[in-house]
Amino acid sequence: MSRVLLKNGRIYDEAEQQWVQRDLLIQDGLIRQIGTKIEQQQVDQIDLAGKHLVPGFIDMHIHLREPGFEEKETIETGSRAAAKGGYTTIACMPNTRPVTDSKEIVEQIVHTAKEVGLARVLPIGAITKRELGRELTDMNQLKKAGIVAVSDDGVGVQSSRMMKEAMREAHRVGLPVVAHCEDESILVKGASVHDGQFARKYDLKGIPSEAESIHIARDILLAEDIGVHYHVCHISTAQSVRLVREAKSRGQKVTAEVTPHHLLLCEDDIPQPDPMYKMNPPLRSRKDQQALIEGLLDGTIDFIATDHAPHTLTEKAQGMELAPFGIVGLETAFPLLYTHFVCTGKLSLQQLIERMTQKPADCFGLPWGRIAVDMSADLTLLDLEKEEAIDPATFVSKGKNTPFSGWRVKGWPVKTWLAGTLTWNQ
Ligand SMILES: NC(=O)N[C@@H](CC(=O)O)C(=O)O
Ligand SMILES: [Zn+2]
Ligand SMILES: [Zn+2]
Repeated sequence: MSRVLLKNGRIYDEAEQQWVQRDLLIQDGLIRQIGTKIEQQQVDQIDLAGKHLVPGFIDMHIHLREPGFEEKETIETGSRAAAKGGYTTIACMPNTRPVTDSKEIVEQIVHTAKEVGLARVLPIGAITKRELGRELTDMNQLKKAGIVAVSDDGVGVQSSRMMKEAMREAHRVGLPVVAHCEDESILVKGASVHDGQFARKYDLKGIPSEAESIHIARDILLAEDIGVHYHVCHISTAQSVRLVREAKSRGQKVTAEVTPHHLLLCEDDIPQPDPMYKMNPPLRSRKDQQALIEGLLDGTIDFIATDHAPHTLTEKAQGMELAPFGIVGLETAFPLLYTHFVCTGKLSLQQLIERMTQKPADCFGLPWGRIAVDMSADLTLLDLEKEEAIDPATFVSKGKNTPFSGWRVKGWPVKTWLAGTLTWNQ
């Protein structure tokens, strides 16, 4: 019987709606007792005085790149990056090679992730075979193998008929449809940034807002009668927020996530054409950024997901048009958001934590994301006073592609427990 006693941590008390000092006893991977003073003989004790103990973070949108792109990331390096960033649960997208469209690949991911043991890895299966948009995957079989949702992330499902069939099938087998929303018929080849001020200034080809919002509007209409849980990936425009808000107000089961970078940055913040600022969807206008923040505050946007998208520096050095889209996020999400949203008074600490823990858990029906007796001891310890500059050289992820290099931020995770076992200890 393994037992650990965590002493004097600051824990959020739901009933009192405030942070209180508590002891917490972990036994066999579960939270067994929470109290003002727990006395136990012969247990390992850790003193957490002055630090905040929160539920392990949950990221429903990341890329682990294994199998197929191990030079960018592996299940092991991605899981370690998650643990370092305070995450205990991560859902990985299926744009691997081969694509996660068969039960063999799902089983392989689940198996490797368990062996690594640094994070709970929830695979997301493809909507269509090879993400080509032509033929549905066997969602029922993929679900049995362990997927928690379907998505063709990396590309949008172009055919409305295919999307409708996918929604029917996903609903039948009980899986959410997690949509990367991008209408290719409105895109120009070689577009790398938002179709706005920055694109015009540097004469770059732009990605219009409607590329995203047209798909969201279409999908909300398609999902209406089917009743499937429809989830919008990395929402980035004011139009998109408006569409999701309207659907929610009618009671439709539509949810949405936003990334830290879309909350923190807009096109005006890009100093010059630099692939470290190239991601899909792109950084939009200041007005879009404001709409995302409002959407996160009023609940239109349910939670925060990093869309951790590691690429090699060689790939990123190819220039604006050729470099791949995507930036890493797992190791910097919390301190960035804490510094720029909590320290500035836009969100309370608990509001931010909820959007990284219980909200994603509730959206996807996951039994984690809360500190309570009998729950799995998935925990993160935060040092809100610890201030450091972001340095990609210190990342444990293989991906060093971030636009936040050099940003001084505070509120770093210092310890992470997955089912009572330390997965990060600083
Ligand atoms: N977000 C990105 O810019 N890139 C993602 C794909 C995706 O999330 O659409 C990737 O796989 O690199
Ligand atoms: Zn995507
Ligand atoms: Zn993604």
